[in-house]
Amino acid sequence: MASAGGSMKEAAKTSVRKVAVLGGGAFGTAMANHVASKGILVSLWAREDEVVHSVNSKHENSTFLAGIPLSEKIVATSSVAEAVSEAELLFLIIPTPFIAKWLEQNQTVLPWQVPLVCFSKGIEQQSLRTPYEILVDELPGKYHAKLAVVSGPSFAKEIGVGLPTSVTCAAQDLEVAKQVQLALATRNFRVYTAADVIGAELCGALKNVLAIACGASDGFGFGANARAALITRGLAEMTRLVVKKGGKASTITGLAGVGDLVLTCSSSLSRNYSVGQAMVARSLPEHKRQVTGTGNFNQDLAVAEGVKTSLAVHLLAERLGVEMPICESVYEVIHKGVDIKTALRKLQDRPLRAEHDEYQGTWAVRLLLPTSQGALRAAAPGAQATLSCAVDTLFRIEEVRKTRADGEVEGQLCVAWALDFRYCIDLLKLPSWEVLTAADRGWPGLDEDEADVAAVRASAPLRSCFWRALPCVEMRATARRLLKYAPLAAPLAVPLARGLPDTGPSVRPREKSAQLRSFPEARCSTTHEREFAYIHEHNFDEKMWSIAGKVDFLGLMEEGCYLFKGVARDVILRAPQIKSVPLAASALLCNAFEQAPAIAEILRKIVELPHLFAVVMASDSWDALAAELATISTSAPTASSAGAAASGGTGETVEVATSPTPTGACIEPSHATTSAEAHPVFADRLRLRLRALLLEDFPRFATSHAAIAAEHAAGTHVVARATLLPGVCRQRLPAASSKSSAGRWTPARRMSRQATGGTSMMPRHTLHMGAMRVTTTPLRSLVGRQCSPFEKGGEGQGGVERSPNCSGTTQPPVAAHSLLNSFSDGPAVVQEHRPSWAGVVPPAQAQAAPQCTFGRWLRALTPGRTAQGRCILTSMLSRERSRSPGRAASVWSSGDVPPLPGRHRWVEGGRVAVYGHDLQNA
Ligand SMILES: NC(=O)C1=CN([C@@H]2O[C@H](COP(=O)(O)OP(=O)(O)OC[C@H]3O[C@@H](n4cnc5c(N)ncnc54)[C@H](O)[C@@H]3O)[C@@H](O)[C@H]2O)C=CC1
Ligand SMILES: O=C(CO)COP(=O)(O)O
Repeated sequence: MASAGGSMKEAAKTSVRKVAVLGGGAFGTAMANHVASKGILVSLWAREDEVVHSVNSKHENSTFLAGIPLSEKIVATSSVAEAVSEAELLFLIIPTPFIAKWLEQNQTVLPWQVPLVCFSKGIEQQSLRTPYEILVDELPGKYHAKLAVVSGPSFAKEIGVGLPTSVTCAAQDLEVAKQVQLALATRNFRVYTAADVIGAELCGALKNVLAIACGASDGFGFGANARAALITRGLAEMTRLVVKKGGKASTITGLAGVGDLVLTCSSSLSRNYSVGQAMVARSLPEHKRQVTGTGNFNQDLAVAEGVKTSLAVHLLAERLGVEMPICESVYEVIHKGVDIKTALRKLQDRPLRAEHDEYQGTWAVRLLLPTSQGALRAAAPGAQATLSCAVDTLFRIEEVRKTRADGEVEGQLCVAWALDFRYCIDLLKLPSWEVLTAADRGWPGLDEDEADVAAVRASAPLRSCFWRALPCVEMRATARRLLKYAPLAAPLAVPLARGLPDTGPSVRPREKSAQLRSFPEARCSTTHEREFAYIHEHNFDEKMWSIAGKVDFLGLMEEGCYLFKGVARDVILRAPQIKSVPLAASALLCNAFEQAPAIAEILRKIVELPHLFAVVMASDSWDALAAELATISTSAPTASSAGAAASGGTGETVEVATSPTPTGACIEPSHATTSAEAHPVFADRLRLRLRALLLEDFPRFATSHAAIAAEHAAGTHVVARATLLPGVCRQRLPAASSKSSAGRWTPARRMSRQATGGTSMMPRHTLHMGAMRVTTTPLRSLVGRQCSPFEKGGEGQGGVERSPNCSGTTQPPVAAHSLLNSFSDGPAVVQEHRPSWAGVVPPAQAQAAPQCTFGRWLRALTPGRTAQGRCILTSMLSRERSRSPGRAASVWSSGDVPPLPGRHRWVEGGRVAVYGHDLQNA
């Protein structure tokens, strides 16, 4: 038995008697041998009969791990059912591209009560899923609690002969990770536990791509300096993607990150590194021949996961707007047939930059400009396009200047990306701003007379578009989507998306306005606090809104904190011209992050602006927002008068007044429109998915919004399909009580009503708001129906109709409130917590949060089909609380980690995890 024997002390800690290793390749065999070295019985499933035969007869896997003697405790089999029978741990070790198919074929025999640990390192080409994501997507919810991954520097050959190795086991449930740790650990095989599953997996996948680059560099004899640089800058790429996908930066410095990267990038034991070397050895024509057509690399090398993963990383980076030049080079060489030396040289020739992404805007600008410039040009040949961007917390004006000087930006159109108006103003302050503003017919009125403005408006479909909300790294992806799905809210992109050349009146230079000239230089800041301190210091609002008032379109995609901090809010509340905002180009997406009063205030204003549509995705403050809205709807005359006007001022008015206004409604982005899996209370998930919506469901959202816009364009009547989020649904009150706040629903009352069936919830309802008619549908009426309320319906526009695949049954809601009560009395403050938004909720706020948001989770997890999820959540939370009483626990759905392809399905059992993060450290 060649594998290192662990100390008896370690081995005694595990009670595991049998492990099933599913995959008889090199690594599966090595791990089988290692586990067997602990005296554990191993059943090794291998696909190839010759492997089964070789292992059982010769105790050697002469196909994949030749020359290494195997333990007699390993029994190979070609039957998965046999392998997993009585196994207490399942190790899945097959290359990533085959996992989904394998699961499809073998799921029925896989036990769900035991941990399933995946050792594969890659990203699926089509779906861009990591192995864990594949498992979550492909396996029913009952399996999810016991999933884990193992990653880290671990060459099969070295493990096979018992050389010292350390790896990380990451699992959402620490207990599972610990179980795996004990089963694997020996003196020569250290296993650490971790919670960052996605981070560990992405590191494992990315290092393979980077290893190809290093192999190539070494193949060329570029030397140790170059390899060290590739590793280090590769690490930076890894970090960006991992963080972007919701992983932790700390994972990068761990075994799964730097550990495996260094190993794989510097040893010819690595298949991926060897692929890089081999590519150099081949002549260019030969290499090109191999990648021609399908883009498939030599099949012999297919198990070098980096080959296929490089394509997935290319797509993922593009989708997420993450800069990954080294991985991109590998992709170009392998899948595009680019000359390898040229690709490596190109890396060297990239513009100089700061080493760290301290100033995100710097590289985001640089990144965005050439890429999107190309996209713009491709979309609209003949149109000169200027894409200017002001990104995230920093706007590095010099970058734009530099790029412009480089001749990369020229022409007539300007898309201003802005965190807020400060940045737009900065754009205008460019020395050559005439080019920008002349092109920017969407900002009429800055220096023009009204006739000019009217002419521009009449002739051009373009409008200014202030987009904000996405961190800079997402900008590129957003740019693509805006171009593609322009009808939603990127009017500037519309003609481009349609492939039309620039239209509208000819441009003419304009003077800078004195107002703009006098605006102080922007300062660099790295935190929101500083940024907003700056804004306030300069009384920015005053200057800003006077400009904002001139715009036609105000498209604000906010991430809550910004909204709260006032910029967008003030624009909406104070800019009188916004009243004329055309619906087609109006959308307010805001995530009311604990800012119920601010959001409610905005909504109150929007009530007066019938054309401004709001998509509100409140999160933690939803109940509070509902209460605020109740105040508004009972006191604001606008909603009721609009209703009165439409209904003749009779009883109907009452309903209008007591219901949320259209602005309180949520335009369903229909991400579940066609899915029979749509959960009745999907809106809860929706709220948690702002980012997902923006990044992934944009097409569908754009579609529904575009439909609204089209109807608007066709006539004056606008029909919106809207629904009320549960938190906003309120009782249908009699006229008298609706006028007073006494009739307002408290969260507790609402909860108990839901628990008893909620029959008194507001019915489907049509509101007339000026030219807009909004049909609202309370979600409660949909509970138990496994369809989206936006399934295509025959009940008139905006109506709700069962889809053929709806059961149509209405289950009584379970008593969610009793579960809620069991958690709302303790010291723990339960917060929905998005890993990617860590820090948005200051600890103080989190600790002081008056209401427990867990109730919504329970609602999201009920009824019926998600009972499993509720149990998981319940037990996890209990454990967390007993483990660290008094600390805040954060609760989040792994489905919220952006972006998990295919996760729109409400997976049975819910992908719910409770982490013991102290929000102080979040
Ligand atoms: N070899 C190593 O040192 C390490 C490998 N890994 C990862 O483990 C995974 C498996 O790699 P190895 O064991 O090295 O593979 P391998 O290259 O030694 O063998 C290929 C494996 O793929 C299987 N396979 C081929 N076509 C298949 C199909 N259509 N369906 C199902 N299985 C199929 C073969 O049966 C064989 O088990 C990969 O994701 C790899 O990145 C992780 C750490 C170390
Ligand atoms: O993942 C590995 C080591 O940790 C194996 O790398 P290769 O697949 O490149 O051989």
